[in-house]
Amino acid sequence: MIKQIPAISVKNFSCYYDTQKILEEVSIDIPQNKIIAIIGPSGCGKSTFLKSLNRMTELEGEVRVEGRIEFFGQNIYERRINLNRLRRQISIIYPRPNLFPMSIYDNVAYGVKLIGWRPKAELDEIIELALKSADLWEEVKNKLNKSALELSCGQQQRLCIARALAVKPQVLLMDELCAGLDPIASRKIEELIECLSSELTIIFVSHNLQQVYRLSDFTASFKYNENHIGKLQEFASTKKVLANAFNSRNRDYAMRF
Ligand SMILES: Nc1ncnc2c1ncn2[C@@H]1O[C@H](COP(=O)(O)OP(=O)(O)OP(=O)(O)O)[C@@H](O)[C@H]1O
Repeated sequence: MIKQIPAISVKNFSCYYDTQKILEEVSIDIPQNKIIAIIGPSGCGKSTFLKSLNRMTELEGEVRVEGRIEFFGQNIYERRINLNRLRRQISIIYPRPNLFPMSIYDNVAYGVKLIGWRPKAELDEIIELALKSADLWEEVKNKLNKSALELSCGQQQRLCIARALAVKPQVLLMDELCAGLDPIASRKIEELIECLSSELTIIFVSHNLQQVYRLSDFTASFKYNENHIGKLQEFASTKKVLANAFNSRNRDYAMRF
């Protein structure tokens, strides 16, 4: 059997905001087309790790890194990397919908238009496909020109996913999956993620261990040390990581979620 190369390979990666070390020596190979959960106590660096995977951290502060993160073999921290392209290929969805105050159509079209001009019919097709893939088309097809901000919170979150999908990412990063959504809206997002994983690698941060169990193939469990620096504790199949988190030796750890 031919061994697939990982979608993302993290090698001895450390990250600092200013002089403060946030993450230390993280190494993980993230397989293609799988769903990966990131868990750990508050403040252990889960979001920082997620945002390091497409260099979003650099929009939030003075960042220094050590080690490498390779995306299909290329080090994303190389100087010549095209950051716009990287963030299209590895796209991030934030915990709260961050839509533009524009129409539903224009929100999805936004990133596509940045890449280059396309005939209207082609753009329409891309928008429809992205909205279908985000399981939103039926709900919005008759009001594409209405403001995106009129949608419910769950619909807005699926619109953010459609906007990301429109530029054909290979990896989707999701911070605090379903934060603030009711159980029905959350379930819809979970079903959507399951569907998308046949074509994409999906990495999400969650504090909800039942959701992690239901949804993910692998789990990266982070912890922090006595100096409050985040470290990878374990990366393995979700079943194995959650079993470890709940066994008596680690009950104290599991209680911290
Ligand atoms: N932009 C930033 N500038 C400086 N420090 C930051 C910045 N963002 C996060 N940190 C620090 O990095 C550490 C890890 O934060 P991060 O948000 O990654 O943790 P987390 O595990 O995702 O937490 P939570 O589960 O509470 O969301 C914290 O000590 C936080 O204060």
